[in-house]
Amino acid sequence: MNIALLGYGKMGKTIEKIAQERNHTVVLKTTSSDDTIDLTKADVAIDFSIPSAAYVNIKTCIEQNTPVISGTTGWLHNYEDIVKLCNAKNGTFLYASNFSLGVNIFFELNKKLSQLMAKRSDYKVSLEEIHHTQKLDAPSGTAITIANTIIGQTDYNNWTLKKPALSEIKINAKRIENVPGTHSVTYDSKIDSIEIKHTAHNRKGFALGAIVAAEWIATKKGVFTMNDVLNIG
Ligand SMILES: NC(=O)C1=CN([C@@H]2O[C@H](COP(=O)(O)OP(=O)(O)OC[C@H]3O[C@@H](n4cnc5c(N)ncnc54)[C@H](OP(=O)(O)O)[C@@H]3O)[C@@H](O)[C@H]2O)C=CC1
Ligand SMILES: O=C(O)C1=N[C@H](C(=O)O)C[C@H](O)C1
Repeated sequence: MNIALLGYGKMGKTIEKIAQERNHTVVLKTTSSDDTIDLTKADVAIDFSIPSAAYVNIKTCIEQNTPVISGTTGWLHNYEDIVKLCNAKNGTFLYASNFSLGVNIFFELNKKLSQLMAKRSDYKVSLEEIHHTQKLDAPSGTAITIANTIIGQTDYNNWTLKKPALSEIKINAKRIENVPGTHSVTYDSKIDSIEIKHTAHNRKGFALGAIVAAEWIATKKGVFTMNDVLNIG
C-alpha cells in the first residue's frame, strides 16, 4: 500500500517504521512547511499533525478521493463537517482518539464499569491523564472519549478541567516529561475506590493500530471508528 503521512513528528516517524516493516511504502510526508498536498501516488493517508492543521488535511484527502484516517486530537469541533463532506463525496474517513488495541479494550471496560456504577450515587468518578510536555491539547482526546462514554451511561452531563459541579466529571490533565500516555478512571466513595488504568510504555501501540486501520479502510467507503476495525463494542 502507498501511504501519505500528514504530519511527520513523533507519531509520523513511528508509523513510518511500522509501515515499512509491514511492506508498505511511504510516498509522501508533510510537515508545517508544506503548503500543498498532492495525493496522486497515495492509496491512503494518515494524519497525525496538530489540532489547527487536521481539518484542512482531512478535507483535502476527501476532496482528492483518498481514504484518510486521523489520530490528531483537539479538532473535533469540526468533526460533523468532515462527516458531512465525506458522505457527500462518497469518501472514506476514520477518526480515533486512540488507535492502540489496549486503549480500545480499556474503552470497553470503562463502558461496562460506568453501566455498573450508573446508579451508585455514593461513588464520585474522576479521570486522570498524563502526557509528555510537548502535548498541545488538554485534556487528551482519549480522556474526552472516556468522559463522553461515562456521560452517555450515567447522570453526569459534562466534563471539566476545573472544580467540578455535582453533575460534572473532573479531568486532571498532568504534563510530565517523556510520558507517552497514561489514563485512569477512578470511582471514589467514603468506603473504597475502584480504579482502572491504561499505561502506554511507548508509541508503538498507537502506530500499529493506525497502520492496521489504514489497511482496513483502504478499500471501504464511509465513516468508521476503531470499533469497526477491531470488531469490538
Ligand atoms: N489517536 C492516537 O492514537 C494518538 C494521537 N496522537 C495525536 O497525534 C497528534 C500528533 O502527535 P505527535 O506526533 O506526538 O506530535 P508532534 O508534535 O511530534 O508532530 C506533529 C507533526 O505535525 C506537523 N504539522 C504541523 N502543521 C502541519 C500541517 N499543516 N500539515 C502537516 N503536518 C503538520 C509538524 O510539523 P513541524 O515539525 O514542521 O512542526 C510535526 O511534524 C497530536 O494531536 C496527538 O495528540 C498522538 C499519539 C496517539
Ligand atoms: O499527544 C499524545 O501523545 C497522545 N495523544 C492522544 C490523546 O490526546 O488522547 C493519544 C495518546 O494518549 C497520546
